Amino acid sequence: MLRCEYTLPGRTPVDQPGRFVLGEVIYGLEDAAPLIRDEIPVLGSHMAADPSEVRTERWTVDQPIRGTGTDNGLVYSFTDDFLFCAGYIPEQGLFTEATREAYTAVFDLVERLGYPSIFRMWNLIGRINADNSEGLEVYRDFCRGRAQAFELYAAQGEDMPSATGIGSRGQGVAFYFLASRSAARVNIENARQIPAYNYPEQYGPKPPSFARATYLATGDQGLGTGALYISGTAGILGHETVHADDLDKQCRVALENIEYLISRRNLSGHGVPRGYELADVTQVKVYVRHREDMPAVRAACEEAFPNPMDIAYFNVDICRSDLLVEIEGVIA
Ligand SMILES: C=C(O[C@@H]1C=C(C(=O)O)C=C[C@H]1O)C(=O)O
Repeated sequence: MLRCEYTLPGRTPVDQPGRFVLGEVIYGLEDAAPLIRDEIPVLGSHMAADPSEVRTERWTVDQPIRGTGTDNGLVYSFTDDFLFCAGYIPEQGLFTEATREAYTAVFDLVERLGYPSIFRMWNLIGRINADNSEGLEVYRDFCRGRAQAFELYAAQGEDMPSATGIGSRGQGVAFYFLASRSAARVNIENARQIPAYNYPEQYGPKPPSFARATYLATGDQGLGTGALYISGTAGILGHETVHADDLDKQCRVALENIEYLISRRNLSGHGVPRGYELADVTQVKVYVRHREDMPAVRAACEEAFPNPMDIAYFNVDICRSDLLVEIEGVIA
């Protein structure tokens, strides 16, 4: 079973009996190229505005690590069932080609190592709302390269990972993902929102390549037990941003989107015989565009998620310049 925790700065890894560290991502004060440290793949991205926001996202497993390596700029580690992998696309004037190449290296690696099911991916993007050297927004430039790689190497919609594409305070694109060898997996969409991979062209030359959530079976009871990975979710209905100038309302729509996404009604429509409430989400990350909005977002999230094991807040930009807040989570 795969688990994640957000550890506080300075907290040394607690040795949990029978658990092994698969990978770590430092949401920190600087970018740090992916590397293997003490046999653990580690990636650092400048996501924290000050030391109090620094968190380490640590993925642990209850199976021994079978191997660790570097390949084509990627660092990775794997068990019999799971692969963690991280990479970095350096800052450039145009991201399309570099992104396509990085994602091509990803598809190539998972194929070779035998973990073809990439079920959750994060992209931490510097200057996300700024223009590239041709006047195209960096996020849209990134999405174009990513979509080209998905068109070439992966099946469409139903095989896309749940994902996050969020601003960082650094440069370039730090990315990491989780893949599985063979676990049964279901991609979940949300009737309140059109699939992101079908967004119309007004949001960029190629739509974002991700599913709203992925459900991964754990154990041997088919889809009866599993973990749910919820993509970064914002105040979008259909394909449109709603309440562009109203933080409270946007935050509420984002929470309602997640609430519906994880509900029995939605999951059973996708063949998953489960239903969840916001109170079931155990790991939450919240991204807030304006620093002065953080107290209000904190209050709303603490009420919505009364007992998460971990909740972390970051003051960063979001993929559309009219989005003020975004929320993601894990139910495991
Ligand atoms: C908020 C949205 O998209 C964001 C961008 C993503 C990406 O490009 O991978 C994934 C989820 C969100 O972080 C959305 O389109 O609803």
